[in-house]
Amino acid sequence: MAGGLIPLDEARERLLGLAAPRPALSLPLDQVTGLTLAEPLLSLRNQPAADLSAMDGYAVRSADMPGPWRVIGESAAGRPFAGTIGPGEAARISTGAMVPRGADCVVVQEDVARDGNSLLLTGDGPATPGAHIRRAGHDFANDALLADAGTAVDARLIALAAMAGHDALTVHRHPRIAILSTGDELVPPGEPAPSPAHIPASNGLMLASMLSALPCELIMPPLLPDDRATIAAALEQHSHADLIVTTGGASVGDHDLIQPALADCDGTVDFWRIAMRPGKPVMVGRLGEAIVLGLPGNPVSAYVTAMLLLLPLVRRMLGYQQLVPATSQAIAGECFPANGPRQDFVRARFRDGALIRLGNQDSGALSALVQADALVVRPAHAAEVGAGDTVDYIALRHQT
Ligand SMILES: Nc1nc2c(c(=O)[nH]1)N[C@H]1C(S)=C(S)[C@@H](COP(=O)(O)OP(=O)(O)OC[C@H]3O[C@@H](n4cnc5c(N)ncnc54)[C@H](O)[C@@H]3O)O[C@H]1N2
Ligand code: MOO
Repeated sequence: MAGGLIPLDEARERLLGLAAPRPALSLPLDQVTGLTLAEPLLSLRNQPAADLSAMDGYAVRSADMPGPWRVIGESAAGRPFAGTIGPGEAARISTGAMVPRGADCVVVQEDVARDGNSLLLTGDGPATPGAHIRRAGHDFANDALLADAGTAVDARLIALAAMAGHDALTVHRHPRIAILSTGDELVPPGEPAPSPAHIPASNGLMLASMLSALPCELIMPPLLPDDRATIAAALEQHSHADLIVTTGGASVGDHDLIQPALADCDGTVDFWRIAMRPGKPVMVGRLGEAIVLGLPGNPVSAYVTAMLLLLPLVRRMLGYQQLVPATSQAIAGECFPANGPRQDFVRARFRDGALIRLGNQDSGALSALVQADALVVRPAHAAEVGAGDTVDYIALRHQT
């Protein structure tokens, strides 16, 4: 520990240890994107259920090659031909239509000439049985394991589930997350500030935007004043959520009221203060069914701690495997000085492919945060890194 501060890795382990994937429930296919399967996905049918044509053309017997043929009917997608193809006979067939009894291959229409019901081979045509036919069950068989429990549901899996006969999936449900923004100085964005002591409340919208990439149910009550009883009542009101995220009031000032308010409603503090910069005053506690994650009010601190703690926690509640943002390596474009006892997340940008610090590292400076391409990760007590050496970083935007 650094002066009572917990290293970030340890803090994150403790935080993630409080959470588990949310309970399973069955949801319709149009509501499951981004959730994870709570049980294996098995098919309820063969796909395809019969031999189907892969091309538009004519269903024939390969033994009759190279024709000619007499066209005796049509098999369209969804409207099969009822008869049987005998020697010298063909049926018009479309892509996705059932191959009629008797036929064992399809000649594409570009390879034949049709005159009335007479059909002549003009191209190469298929010589082999099975040509241009998708066999029954060639994609998957009935009762086949299509995806393991824990798989994240994306558009491909939704399509597969639908094709396999499902209209719903059993998934870990959406986490319910309440975001409470506290501070007497806050006014809703866009509203006139009553005095220069007031500022627009940006953290709530920022956190909601960060969470929008994940399927969760957000509850965003109105801004809360620095009033202990009001904050306690709001905490209590949301104690049935999976997670209560607060911003502001996490530090040590007289008006930093998250911890006292949490105590007032019989919540507990698991740990407080992490050896990181920005983001030191993070608090983690419990209240009823909810985990309480107290983030700092400073906007950059709130952003960095949300990226490194809030998003991994929500991913865990969703049942994801990959929780923590990926770290990459890049060349330092300038010297990064030796670091102190707090792991440092330095706002940096790429210049000529190498990372340089942004001038303004203040944890309230949103303009520098927006200019940043990356957070350079400087471990606690790291030695100086010279220009040309390698640094670890977390990407904040895709390079365009
Ligand atoms: N004596 C000490 N003072 C401070 C310490 C400390 O250890 N000892 N820690 C500093 C650090 S580090 C941080 S980070 C801040 C965090 O403070 P709080 O979480 O208590 O946040 P507030 O004091 O309420 O606000 C800080 C700052 O952020 C602005 N803010 C608050 N909420 C929002 C919001 N929703 N949207 C935009 N901006 C917001 C607020 O106006 C303040 O300017 O404490 C240091 N102090
Ligand atoms: O956590 Mo604070 O972000 O160092 O200003």
